[in-house]
Amino acid sequence: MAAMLTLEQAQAEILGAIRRADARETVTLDRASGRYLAEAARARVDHPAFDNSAMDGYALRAADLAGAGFVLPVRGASSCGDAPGRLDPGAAMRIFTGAPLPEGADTIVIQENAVREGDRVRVPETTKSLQHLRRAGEDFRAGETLYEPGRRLMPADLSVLATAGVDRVQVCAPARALVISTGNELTEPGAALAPGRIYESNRLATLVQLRALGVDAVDGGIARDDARSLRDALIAAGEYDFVVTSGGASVGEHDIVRDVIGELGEIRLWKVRVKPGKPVAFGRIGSRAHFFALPGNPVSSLVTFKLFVEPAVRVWHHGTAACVELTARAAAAYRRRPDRTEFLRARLYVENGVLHAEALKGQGSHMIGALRHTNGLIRIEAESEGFAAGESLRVLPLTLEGWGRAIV
Ligand SMILES: Nc1nc2c(c(=O)[nH]1)N[C@H]1C(S)=C(S)[C@@H](COP(=O)(O)OP(=O)(O)OC[C@H]3O[C@@H](n4cnc5c(N)ncnc54)[C@H](O)[C@@H]3O)O[C@H]1N2
Ligand code: MOO
Repeated sequence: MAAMLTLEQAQAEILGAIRRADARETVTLDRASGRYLAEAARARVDHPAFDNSAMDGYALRAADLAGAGFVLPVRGASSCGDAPGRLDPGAAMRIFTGAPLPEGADTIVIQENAVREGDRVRVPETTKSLQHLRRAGEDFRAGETLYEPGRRLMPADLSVLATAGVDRVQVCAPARALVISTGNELTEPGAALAPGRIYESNRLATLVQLRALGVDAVDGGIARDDARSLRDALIAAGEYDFVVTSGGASVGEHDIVRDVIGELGEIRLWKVRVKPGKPVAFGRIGSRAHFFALPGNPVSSLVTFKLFVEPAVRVWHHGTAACVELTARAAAAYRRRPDRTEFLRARLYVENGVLHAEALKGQGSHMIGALRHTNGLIRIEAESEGFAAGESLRVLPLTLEGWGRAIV
């Protein structure tokens, strides 16, 4: 049998095979959150659009002050939305935060530092030019590329785009995915549990993770451990962009997933030197659908989703694979025999400003309980015998929950 692929080899092979979304659609910004840009988004205007004041106070020309004894007549006002024109020579103009700077003015004195004396204003002798000014275009320029294709838009990005005068963007039409679980033992939560059966979790977890990535994911139900049942569940599979199954990926005679996919398409890769998740498989169904068989053990299914499916979904939407990795200090030692590249469920937390990682108890890939406390994964290299307390570790953050003390 061919040597098992390493994690890196498998990730490279999968990402190399992923097609890119071709269908696009134009959406207004209120519909663009979580969508992936299909083309670059450019600013339509400079930001700030014009020189303006950062504070409520007085606009003036600093060079006028010494000769006038730091007292100037107040002429006119500039409020937000005004077009104030020119500052009278030797005068100050009342001005408000965000209002246009009158031509000729080069500084602002905030009103707390100014003493109004009737129709004149006295300002500090320390007043200099260029105080409290927001300059046209200092944030970004009209025509500037704000976001590259593949960028997944988050709420703050929509604020940037709106400010830049952009009202709609071209985004990738979302990938469509079909999610199926296999196993004679699987029972929907809520139904009575017959002897030998278990409640099913992987399909739900896969569906919601895909949806969180912006995929239009469809529940394909539970297939039994026989080829006919799986073929039935996969009847329309070739029309999807992704098909993700769980279970039946290993070597037992109930593990029929690879045989059926071999008939409907192709298995390109099976088994990776990763723990949990060794029996993961990747291929295609028909000419369109990328296929992932995730292992049945719930933790293996979650970890292989993170390592293989999530990067593939991002790349499909023209994005980068972007599995973020951080460095953390080991809270305690962990010993093992060299084996596969391993991902331990871990609690990440910050103590004295340093990120720590604690490997949780119950690392068997059927032990889902430790996920309650898991907010990241510790990565151990294949040849490693584990780590000592205090050692520097590679960690994959999963969520920010539990990282530190809540401050509000
Ligand atoms: N002789 C060998 N046996 C196994 C090997 C091996 O190399 N040689 N690999 C082991 C590893 S590693 C894993 S991981 C599992 C995965 O196998 P399968 O993908 O074939 O998964 P199943 O056998 O169908 O199920 C495994 C386990 O997970 C439970 N399960 C399945 N689906 C679900 C679901 N949707 N929700 C919740 N739990 C599920 C199932 O009841 C089993 O307990 O194989 C090892 N065996
Ligand atoms: O690889 Mo399996 O996922 O160790 O349990």
